[in-house]
This record gives sequence, C-alpha cells and structure tokens, in this order.
Amino acid sequence: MNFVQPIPTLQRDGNAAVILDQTLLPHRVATCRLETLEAVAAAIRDMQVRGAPLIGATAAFGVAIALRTDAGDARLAEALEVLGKTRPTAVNLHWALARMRTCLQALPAEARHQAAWLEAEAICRDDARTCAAIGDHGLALLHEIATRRGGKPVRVMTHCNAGWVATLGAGTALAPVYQAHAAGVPVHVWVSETRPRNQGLLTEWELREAGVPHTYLTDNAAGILVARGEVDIVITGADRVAANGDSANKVGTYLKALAANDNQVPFYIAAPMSTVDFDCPGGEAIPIEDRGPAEVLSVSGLDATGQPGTIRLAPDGVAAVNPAFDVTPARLITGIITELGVCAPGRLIGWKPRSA
Ligand SMILES: CSC[C@H]1O[C@H](OP(=O)(O)O)[C@H](O)[C@@H]1O
Repeated sequence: MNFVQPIPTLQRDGNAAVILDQTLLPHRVATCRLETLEAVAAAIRDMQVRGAPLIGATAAFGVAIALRTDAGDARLAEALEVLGKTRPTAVNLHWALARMRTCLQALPAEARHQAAWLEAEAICRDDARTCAAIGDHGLALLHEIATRRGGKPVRVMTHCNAGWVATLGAGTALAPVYQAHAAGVPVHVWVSETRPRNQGLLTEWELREAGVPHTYLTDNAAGILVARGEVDIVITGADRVAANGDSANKVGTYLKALAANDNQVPFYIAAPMSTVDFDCPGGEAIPIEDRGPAEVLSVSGLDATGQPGTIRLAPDGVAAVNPAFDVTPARLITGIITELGVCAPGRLIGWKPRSA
C-alpha cells in the first residue's frame, strides 16, 4: 500500500529541516524549522521528534545541516558525536549516523555537504518503503485472525506510538492496522495512554483522523482486557532489538507481553531491520534511557480554557523514577515483523546481513 503521510514528519527546506512538532500534538498541529546542528540535537533530545526510525532520519538531516559551511573531518566527527548523544536507547539513531559516516568519510570535504543531503533523503525514502513492507507482512497476520473470527473485528492492542508520526511512512506497529483498514479487514485498536509522556494520545489522534475504530485506556487497564479475552493480538514497536530477540520498547511493553503470554495471546514486535542491533547479544546490554523525575511528577495538557499547560501532580519532594523503556525477553515474543518478513525472535541471528 502506498501510504501518504497526512503531514510530513520530516522534510528538507533548503539547508534546514522542517519537522512536525510532536510536543504540541494532538492539541496543536504545527511544524518547526531547524537550521543548526544544536537545534536538531535539541529537537531529538526534547522529543519534538520521536520514534526510533524518525529519530535516525532526523539525525541524518542534522549531519547535513552541520556540514553547510565546514565539512572537514573535525566538523563531521563533531556532528556525529553531538547527535549520537541525544537519546541512548533507539539504535536507529546510531544506525543512521553510521550510514552517514560510511557515505561521507571517504569523500573530499567539498563533496560532503551535497552528498549528506542525498544520503539523508535516501534514508527517508528507504524508511517509507520499509514501513510499507512491515505493513504487508503484518496484514497477513491480521487476515488470518479475521478469518478465524468470521468477520468480527480483529482486536489489536498497542502501546506508545509506532504510527506514521514516529516514522517517514505508515509507521511500524500501526502499518498493518492501516493496511487492514484500507483492505476492508475490520480492526479495533486498544490504545494505552503510555504515561508519563502519553504517546498513546498520538496513536489515538492518528487513528481518529484515519477513521480506524479504537478505544483509549489507562496503561493499568491493559491486563484485565487481555485476561477477559478482549484482545486478539498485541503489536508494539521497538527501539532496539538484541541479537537474541530481546526487545526494548516504551516502558510498559513488558507488562503487556507478560499478560499476553499468560493468556495465550500472540505478542508481536514490528520494527525495521535497522532496529536490530546484532552487536548487542541480549536485553541486559541495551542502554535504557532515564528521563528524570519531572515527567512523572507532572502532567501536560489543556486547561479549562483550552490553553496548553503543565500541572504538578505530586507535592514537592516526592522521589520518582523514570526509565523510558523496558525490555521484553524473547521468550515472550511470538514474532518480529520486519520488512523482510515475520521472524521468530530466536532466529533473528540467521537474518544478519553480511555487513552488519
Ligand atoms: C516506531 S518506533 C516507536 C517507538 O518510539 C517510542 O519511543 P519514544 O516515544 O520514546 O521515541 C516507543 O518505544 C515506540 O515503540
């Protein structure tokens, strides 16, 4: 399916990047123009852009922007270092920066700026194609369930946002849902809010705009829905998949996988092969981002007058912990939906490209 993003998540405008600012969604749809290396790094760190594939592509744009007036070795190294430090868990960031390094380091400095833009834009096009292929492979799974359910909606549970706003295409976990909806396969999506940053609201917004039936729930409600038999399949994205299939995704994913496993509900990760870190043997080696207590102790939204704002939830001095991701062990994962097909987590190593 040729999915066209309703609003581009990332675009080139001369020597700048124009991003869809995700910190304002779903209440305000606005773009933001990034003209410097520092602005790109801040946009990734502060999650104006988020979602593993989109973070990678944005970082690639950051390299191109950084090389405008000086494309020497030192400047290239500085750009790669600054961008590489923005967020630790999503390996697509490092994958994209490595691809930029490979493309650029062999070139003379005067050829690098233009080549960087070409490569960054190629990363975007590749991701759109990858999302479409993930959608195709995931659709086959949803089709199978639809047939079993005799035309009743396939009830998909997801977590966080792995839709089009997190990528350059249709998304990862939501790509099969969009494909199914377009093909007339009835689907209903359970959308968990994903505290503390509430990326579930992004998923809710995407699905509402696309006319895909869905229901929003608190993170804690996921277990009872699974136990009551109201979920046919769980599909989430991933930020880093280890060589043994252990998968890091937004915190709360592990609990959904446990509930799914306890109730014989299939649990799938949908992610591009660029999310697989073949250098990382298992989940214990995946760096987990700690975003600090402030996000946990407050909540952002609109006030009674419709103005955006943040309110404090907890009294002063409350101690809080905020790991942004957790790791779902391979034994709880039914399969990993990639652009190459659906793979059992334990067999991923057989899919390792020769160059990786
Ligand atoms: C398409 S990958 C989406 C991925 O991004 C999330 O993380 P974050 O919002 O912190 O960038 C999450 O873990 C999702 O699965």
